[in-house]
Amino acid sequence: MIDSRVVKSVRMNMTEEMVERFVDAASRGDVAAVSSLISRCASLLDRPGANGWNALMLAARNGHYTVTETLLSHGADRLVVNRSSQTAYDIAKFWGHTHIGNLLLGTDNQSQHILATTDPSQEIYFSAEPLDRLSERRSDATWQQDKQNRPDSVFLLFSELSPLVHSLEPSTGSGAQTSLCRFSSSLVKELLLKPGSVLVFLGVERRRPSSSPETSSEPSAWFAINSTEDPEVLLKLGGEKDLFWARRPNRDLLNFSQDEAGILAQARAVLAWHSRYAFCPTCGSSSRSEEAGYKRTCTNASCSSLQGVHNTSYPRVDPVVIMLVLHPDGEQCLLGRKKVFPTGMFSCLAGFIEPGESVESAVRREVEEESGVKVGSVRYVACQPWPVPSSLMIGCLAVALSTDIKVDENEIEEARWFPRQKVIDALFRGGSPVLLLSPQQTIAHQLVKHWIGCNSNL
Ligand SMILES: NC(=O)C1=CN([C@@H]2O[C@H](COP(=O)(O)OP(=O)(O)OC[C@H]3O[C@@H](n4cnc5c(N)ncnc54)[C@H](OP(=O)(O)O)[C@@H]3O)[C@@H](O)[C@H]2O)C=CC1
Ligand SMILES: [Mg+2]
Ligand SMILES: [Mg+2]
Ligand SMILES: [Mg+2]
Ligand SMILES: [Zn+2]
Repeated sequence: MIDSRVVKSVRMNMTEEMVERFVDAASRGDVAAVSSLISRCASLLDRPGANGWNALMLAARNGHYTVTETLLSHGADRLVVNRSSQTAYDIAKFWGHTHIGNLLLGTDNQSQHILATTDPSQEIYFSAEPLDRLSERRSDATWQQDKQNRPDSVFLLFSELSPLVHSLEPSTGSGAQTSLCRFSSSLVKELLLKPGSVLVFLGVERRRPSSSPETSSEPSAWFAINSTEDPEVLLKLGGEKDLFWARRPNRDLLNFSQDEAGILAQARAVLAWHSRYAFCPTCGSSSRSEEAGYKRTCTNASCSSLQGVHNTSYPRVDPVVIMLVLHPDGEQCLLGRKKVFPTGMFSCLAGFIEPGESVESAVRREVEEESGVKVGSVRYVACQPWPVPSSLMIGCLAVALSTDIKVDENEIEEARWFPRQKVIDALFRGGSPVLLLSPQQTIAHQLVKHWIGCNSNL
């Protein structure tokens, strides 16, 4: 009688041998052998050989275009990584096979954006600047008044810092689900006279390069108004039925086009500052809005804030560091979750910069406070204005010097090292119960994506 374990082991050796023949054929560029082996055993496609490299990686390494094409046409998985956490794309790029790299990116799928991103600042939500702020016009009262009266000026309406918006049809194609309601000066004229209304000048539309001199009149000015009037009454100003107040800051503010998100970030942060600084922080007297909403001046003539430089008079921005910490092996990253996060969600660690602290020191301090991990080098990647209430998120990659994790339970529920493959899966194949990343509008998401897009060291 033949021992069943022997049969199993013979079968295993045969399969392993076939895998080795298959990856070897891909490595040599032998399209005929690759095709014939796939037709005999389709499960060979993504199987790694003994050194952890699969056929796609080897074809990419050696610049075999037709083999790469054949493997992809059979559905080879381009997002698998080898033991050094490299995808076939990373390998093609490293060895200078650009044509194969482009083939691996494809033309119509998300992997193009995920794998190839090198400049995250291009797509940071809340950072578009479609308006020219024209700060030199803020103290020109005549110019401001003229713009406020013009029929083409645009007014955005906020009630307790929530913007009035309307839903967009999915067919607009921009990916945006909501849009800011735009009012003309005649509709808001009376509202502007109410004592609780705060007006901020946002800027003028930047001229589109295509606009010809004949058609381009003066660019339209944009303003934002925060009102304390009954929100139901204000809704009627819009006239349309499907208007609503975008009240949940962390959710409703993420559904705009890039341009509107940029305008919103400016408007909401300045209006939030007015609502919190009605009184002078130096002497407690009331303060009044000046410079088209960009300054608050104390009404007490003897207040020391009226002399010298005072940052209490200008809109506040709080710098926050946000960092993706990389394991010393370069193949894992540190992500943490707060108790309030949905199940499975992990994100980058973040923290407010303290006075007298550099970005690098704040990164090292916050990471150690929140996770117990010590950090060495820190590199700035991109930043994001975050208008809730008005932070500037300074995004960095940082390299860990130690790996043991001990979380500060007041701030973080759990922190973990995640391997590159898990992160690629979460980005590209959608969230799983194991790892769900924060939405793509957050810089946390963009930092993770940037790390995945960086070439690994071979
Ligand atoms: N866009 C993105 O991808 C992300 C954005 N963020 C934003 O970054 C900000 C900071 O992140 P977080 O991890 O909470 O920061 P921290 O780790 O610094 O912890 C926040 C705590 O620090 C205290 N604190 C210190 N300075 C300030 C300040 N200037 N303003 C408010 N609180 C301060 C507060 O404590 P106490 O409440 O006890 O007073 C607060 O609860 C948050 O506003 C968050 O919304 C965070 C992660 C991702
Ligand atoms: Mg902290
Ligand atoms: Mg924190
Ligand atoms: Mg802190
Ligand atoms: Zn004062």
